[in-house]
Parts: sequence; C-alpha cells; structure tokens
Amino acid sequence: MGLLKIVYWAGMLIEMIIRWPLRKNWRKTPKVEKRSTLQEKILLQSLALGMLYLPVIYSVTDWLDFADYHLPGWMGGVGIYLLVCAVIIFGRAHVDLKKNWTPYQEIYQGHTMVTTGIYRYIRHPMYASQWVWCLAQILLLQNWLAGPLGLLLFIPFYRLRVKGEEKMMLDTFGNKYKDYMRRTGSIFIKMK
Ligand SMILES: C[S@@+](CC[C@H](N)C(=O)[O-])C[C@H]1O[C@@H](n2cnc3c(N)ncnc32)[C@H](O)[C@@H]1O
Repeated sequence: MGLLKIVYWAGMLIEMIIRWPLRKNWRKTPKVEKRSTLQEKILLQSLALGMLYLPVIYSVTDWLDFADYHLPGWMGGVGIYLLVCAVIIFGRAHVDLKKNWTPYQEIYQGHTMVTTGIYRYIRHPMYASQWVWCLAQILLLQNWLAGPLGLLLFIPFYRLRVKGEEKMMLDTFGNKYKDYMRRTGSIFIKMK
C-alpha cells in the first residue's frame, strides 16, 4: 500500500478512536427527540460506501484500478495536509461537543447546547471537517470511484442534514439557538 493510502487509513483510524467513547454513550443514553428520516439514513449509508467501503476495496484489491487517475506528487502532499487539518478539526469538535454528540438528528435527555470552543466560531465543525476530508480524499485516493465519489455523496447529505438539524435545534433551544446562529457561520467563521 502506498504512502497516500496509508495516510488515509491512519486518519480514518484516528477518527474512529476519537468517536468510540461518544458512540458508546449514544447507545446507552435515552433520547427525547429523533428526527432523522429514512432518506437521511439512506444518504448516510451511501456516504459510508463512498468514504469507507469503496476506499477499502480500492486499497486492498486491484478491482477498481481501471478507474485510476494520476496527479502530480505535490498534490498528494496537499492531500496529506488537508487530511491532517480535517482530523484536527474533527478531534476538537468532539472534545467540545462531548456527550451531546449523536450520529443522527436527535436530542438526549439532559442535552445541553454547546457554544464554546470551536463552536464559538462555527456551528458545524464536524461537517466542516468532513468537507476538508472529502477534498483530501480526492487527492489521496486517486481513483474515480474511491476518491471523488465521497464528495459527490456528501453534498446531498450535508444539505439535508444541516437544514433538519438547525430546525431541530431551534425547536429545542429557541431564541438561544437563534442568537447563536446570528453570531456564527455554518462552516466558515462569520466576518463582522
Ligand atoms: C453529528 S453531530 C454534528 C454536530 C454539529 N452539526 C457539527 O457539525 O459539529 C449532530 C448532533 O449534534 C447535536 N448538536 C449539534 N449542534 C449542537 C450544539 N451546538 N450543541 C449541542 N448539541 C449540538 C445535535 O443533537 C445533532 O443531532
């Protein structure tokens, strides 16, 4: 396996380790609200196809080699840089959101609204890290099925998820979230 693929899988492993304790908490904590639709769950599964299953097949077999493309070496370097940035943003967002993290549009019993740390600047750092990851994936996995498909599948998921999640947060936290939306950008820092 080449260096770029190794970096991709190292990033994936680190993100899984970061998420592990919060996933355990999610399984055992009661929810008071569940809003993810079947459409969103299907999009989430297709995202796993583009970011996990096809990259695995590409990395351990030669079945997808017919769809390879080749970029200059320095672009691989940019890919490594972007992946490191994505993992750092992802890690920081998990540290700040703590036990309020859920994989779906859900509200826990005793859910608190986080507006500190990285959430002080942007409302969706985890999704921001996902955008950066998708760009890195195109540069690291140079194959039309294992690389750019991740980004193509993330776009519809992101549009649906953010709209629903912000509506749920507004319904739950009311003016507090409305003010928070006024102060912050979605995935980019808001310029005053
Ligand atoms: C996968 S997490 C993503 C969180 C956030 N959108 C992000 O990109 O960092 C989705 C869940 O996090 C929770 N959540 C989102 N924003 C939050 C906030 N500011 N404070 C507390 N919980 C939040 C909601 O319960 C939502 O269902």
